[in-house]
Amino acid sequence: MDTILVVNGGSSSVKFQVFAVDDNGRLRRQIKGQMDGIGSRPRLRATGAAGEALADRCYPIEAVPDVPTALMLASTWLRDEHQLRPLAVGHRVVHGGPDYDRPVLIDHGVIARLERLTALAPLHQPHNLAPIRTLLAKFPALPQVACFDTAFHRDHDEVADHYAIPRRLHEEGVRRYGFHGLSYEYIAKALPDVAPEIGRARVIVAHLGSGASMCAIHGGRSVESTMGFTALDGLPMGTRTGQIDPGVILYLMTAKGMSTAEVQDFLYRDCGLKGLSGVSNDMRELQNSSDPHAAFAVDYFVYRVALQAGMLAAALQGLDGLVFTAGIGENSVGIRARIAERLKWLGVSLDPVENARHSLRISRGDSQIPVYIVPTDEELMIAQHTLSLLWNRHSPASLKRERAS
Ligand SMILES: Nc1ncnc2c1ncn2[C@@H]1O[C@H](COP(=O)(O)OP(=O)(O)O)[C@@H](O)[C@H]1O
Ligand SMILES: CC(=O)OP(=O)(O)O
Ligand SMILES: [Mg+2]
Repeated sequence: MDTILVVNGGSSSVKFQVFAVDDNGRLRRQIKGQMDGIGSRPRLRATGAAGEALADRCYPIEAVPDVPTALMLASTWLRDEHQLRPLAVGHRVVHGGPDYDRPVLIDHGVIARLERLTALAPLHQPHNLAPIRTLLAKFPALPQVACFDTAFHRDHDEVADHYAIPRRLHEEGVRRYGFHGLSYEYIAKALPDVAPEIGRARVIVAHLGSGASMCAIHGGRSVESTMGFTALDGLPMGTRTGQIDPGVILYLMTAKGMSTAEVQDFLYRDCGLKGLSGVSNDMRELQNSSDPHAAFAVDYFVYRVALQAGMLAAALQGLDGLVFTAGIGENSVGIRARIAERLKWLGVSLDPVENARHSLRISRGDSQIPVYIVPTDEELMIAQHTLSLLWNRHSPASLKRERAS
């Protein structure tokens, strides 16, 4: 059976899927897995084509301290339990920089260009590139495709992508890219089918996970994102600050004598929900904690999501729909309810029963703004891009011949 393996390294999770490819280019999911809770409660789960459990293992926190360990454990599980020989591997690569506005077939030159962006995505880019490098060294003939979080945002109006800095810096790439684009692209494509009433309209999609951002989408295209040059901007995240006055960074360097590396580590790893609560970066742990600082971190998160939703509604010049997705957005009844409550003024009104059921449409029948939960599927988007890029270059038959040789 021909398969495509997809690898998605996030900030607190490693997700992977295996898709079977038939001769007509249709993809069928065979395996869906993830190691999440890295740094809090690591757990490897995988399901098969019919949703049956293939693995469910918990690990002590010190056994999976970081994303590379999670990648290693997930790939060992895949190798030992399923003797995969994929036709191609698709990877999520968080930063595509100014060079890449669409998926690309990987070679050494591509890797070198993407490596230069590591400082702009230190929590992701190294872990996205490490498995690519390993596979390229071991299986040089195996096609690998990089799919970028930044690509979906590339046709923003110019005014949305600038900072108020001299133009020459914009020209060299200091601009607002936006991230989580594979997730938003999946949702933009799915909406006309799953939520036709808002499918082509003005929609805010709230991708609330360990990394969190929101995207203003109109007619299926990204108009604005809460994230910018890096995935630090916008909403507070598990360990990242979100929007912060750059004056704070100057203060850390001048008054506190922090080095560039220390400031980078601080902003990416010690702040956000973790820094505010002193308890955890994981929303589940905060919601289960009786510590008042944990409650404050949750309050802050809700406040900032609602605040920035107002900004995106302004970018869209009005609002027709709201969509929740990703770990928190798909699973937390309480956070969704609290965000919706703060967006009442925009015409949002949740149905508490449908919200508690995690239904597809969770707003009241008479809510001015329909609200949906759409589980994201970045891996399916990556598999589709990988397959279409391959098929543009090779016929299915020639791919099979190459693989057999
Ligand atoms: N039932 C739940 N209630 C609240 N938060 C949840 C729930 N399930 C998952 N989450 C949160 O989702 C986040 C992880 O989301 P995810 O989209 O998988 O992140 P990433 O891809 O950035 O690693 C964590 O903060 C986790 O606590
Ligand atoms: C860009 C980003 O923040 O990704 P993730 O949510 O997977 O950490
Ligand atoms: Mg993610």
